[in-house]
Amino acid sequence: MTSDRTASSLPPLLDAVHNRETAFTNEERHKNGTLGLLPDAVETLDRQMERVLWQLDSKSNDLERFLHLNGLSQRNETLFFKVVMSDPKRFLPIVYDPTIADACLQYNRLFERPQGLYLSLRHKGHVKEILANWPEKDVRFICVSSGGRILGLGDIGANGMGIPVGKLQLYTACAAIPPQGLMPMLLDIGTTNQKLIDDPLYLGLRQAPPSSDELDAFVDELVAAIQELYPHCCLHFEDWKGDDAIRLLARYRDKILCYNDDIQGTAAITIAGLDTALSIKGEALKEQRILFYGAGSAGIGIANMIVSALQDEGLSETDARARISMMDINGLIEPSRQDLNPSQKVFAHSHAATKDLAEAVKSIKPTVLIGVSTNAGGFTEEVVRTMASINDKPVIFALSNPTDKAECTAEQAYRWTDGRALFAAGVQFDDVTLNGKTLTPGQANNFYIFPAVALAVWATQARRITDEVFLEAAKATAEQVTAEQRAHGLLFPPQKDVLRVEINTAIKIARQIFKSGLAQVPEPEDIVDWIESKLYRPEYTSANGQ
Ligand SMILES: NC(=O)C1=CN([C@@H]2O[C@H](COP(=O)(O)OP(=O)(O)OC[C@H]3O[C@@H](n4cnc5c(N)ncnc54)[C@H](OP(=O)(O)O)[C@@H]3O)[C@@H](O)[C@H]2O)C=CC1
Ligand SMILES: CC(=O)C(=O)O
Ligand SMILES: [Mg+2]
Repeated sequence: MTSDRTASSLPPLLDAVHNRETAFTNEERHKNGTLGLLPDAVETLDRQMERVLWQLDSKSNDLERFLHLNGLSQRNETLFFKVVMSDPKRFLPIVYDPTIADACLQYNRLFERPQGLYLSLRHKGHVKEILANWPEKDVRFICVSSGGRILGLGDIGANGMGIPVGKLQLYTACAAIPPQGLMPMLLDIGTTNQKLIDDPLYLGLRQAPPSSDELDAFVDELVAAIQELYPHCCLHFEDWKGDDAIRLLARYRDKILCYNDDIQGTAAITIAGLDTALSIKGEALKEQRILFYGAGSAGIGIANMIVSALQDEGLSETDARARISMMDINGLIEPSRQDLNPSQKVFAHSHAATKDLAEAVKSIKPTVLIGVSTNAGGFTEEVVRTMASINDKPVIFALSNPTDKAECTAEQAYRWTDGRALFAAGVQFDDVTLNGKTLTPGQANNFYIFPAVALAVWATQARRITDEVFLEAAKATAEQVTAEQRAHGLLFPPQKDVLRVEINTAIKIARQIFKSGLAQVPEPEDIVDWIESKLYRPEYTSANGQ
C-alpha cells in the first residue's frame, strides 16, 4: 500500500514513496538516521537500475520477474518506475498482461502485503469510513474490479486485486501520471469460484455474489462516499462480470466522472487497429462486414463504438448496426434468440440460427473477425481459411487474454492465410517468418488508451468522459502509426514508444475536452508545454514527492 506522500511517518527505508536506498547521500543519511543501515556506497539511480536488471536476468521465468518487480514497487517506487519505463516493450508483459494473469490465479498464495483497498460487502453501510482509512487524501483515480471476470480467467474473486494494481501502474508507466492519488480497489462481493472458496488460503469473502439490486446499492454507496471524500476522483471500472460492467457503466456514465476500460478502452484500441488495417487495405469502415465472436462487455463496447464511428461517416444508426453481426456462447445473435439482453438485441439481424462460427463466416462473409470470447482456439483452421478465401487481406483480431485464451495464435493466423492476414491479439505474439518474410503481429490492448485518457482527464479535471474522448484516443493512436510502419503491416505504434505515443494522444484528448466544455480548468495557451510540465519522471527529485 502506498504511504501518505507529503507527511510520511514511516522510517525512510520502509517508505516506498520516498525511499532512495543506496542513493541516499551521506548528508541525507546523517539527517534521516539511515547511517549504518545502508552499505557504504552511495549510488545513482542508474546504478541501482543496473542491479535490478541483473537480478531480473537471473530469474528463470516471468512470474518470478513479476514478483521481484512487485516487491520493488513496494520498497522503492521511483526505482520500480525507472526500470519499467526504461524498456516498456520488455516490462509491460511482465508487470501486466500476460504475466499478471499467472499472478492473479495464485494471488492469495503469493500475497505478502496489501497493495490496494479491499472493500468487502460485509462493510456495507460503512463504506465511507473504510475509504477514509486510505493514507492518501487527494485520490484522483480509483481502479475498481469485482474480480468477476479477470482477463479471460473468469471469476477469481478477491484474487482479482492484481488487475487494479497493474492497471494503475500503467497510468504512470505509459502516461507519466504521478502515482500519488491512484487507488487500486477490489470490491469483494464474494465469488462463484468454488475452487477458491474451498482453498484455505483464499483471502476473500466465501459466499456467492449478491443480486444485481444489492450490488448496485453497494456501488451506489461507494460512489456517494467517493464523491464526498474525493470530489475530483474518476472511477475506472475494470474486469467486472460482463452484464455488471454494462449495467454499471449505463448507470453512472452521465452522472459521475467514470469509464469502463473493457467497454470503452477496448473499443478505442480496436477502432485504432481497424483504422490502420483499413488504410493498409485502402478501404473505408462503412465498406466492412464485421463479425464478433463474443458479445459481452468488450464485444458490445467495441460494436457500439464502431456504430458511432460509422455514424460519423454519415450512416444511420440502423445501417451502421447492419454492418455488425455477433455470436456468443449460444450461437449467432439473431431474432429467434430468447436469451438476448437489450445491448445484444439491437445486433440481432435476420439469419438462420447457428452455433457454428465457420458456418456463420461462410454465410455472413465478414471482412473483419473480432474475437472477444475467452474461447481459446475458437478461430479454427476452417474459420481462418474461410476468412482467407473471402478476403484478400482478412482482418483477424484475436483479443482474448491472456495468451492461452487467444482465439488463435499469430502463427496460425498467418499460416492459414498464407501471410495475408492483418492480425492483432490482446498480447504481443512473436514475429512469424513465413516464406522468407517476417510478419509482425499487432497488440490490440487497451493499455494504449486508458492511461492517455486518464492523463487528459486528470490534467483538464474533466467533468465527464464521453465516447468522443475514446474515439479521439483511437484516432490519435492510429495517426501515430507512420506510413513506413503501415507498409510493414504494423497496426499499432511500437510498444517501445508507448509513453511518447500516449502523451501525444492525451494532448489531443485534452484539446477535445476543452472544446467540448467539459474541462474544469482554464485552457492553457500552450497545451503541449502544459501537459509536459505535469508529467511524472522517475527521478529522485522533490517534484516526485521525494
Ligand atoms: N485486448 C484487450 O484490450 C481486451 C481483451 N479483453 C478480453 O476479451 C475477453 C472477453 O471479455 P468480456 O467481453 O469483458 O467478457 P464477457 O464475459 O463480458 O463476454 C464474453 C463473451 O464471450 C462469449 N463466449 C464465451 N464462451 C464462448 C464460446 N465458447 N463461443 C462463443 N462465445 C463465447 C460469452 O457468451 P455468454 O455471455 O453467453 O457466456 C460473452 O458473450 C476476455 O478474454 C478479455 O481478456 C477484454 C477487454 C480488453
Ligand atoms: C486487457 C483487458 O483489459 C482485459 O483483457 O480485460
Ligand atoms: Mg480488462
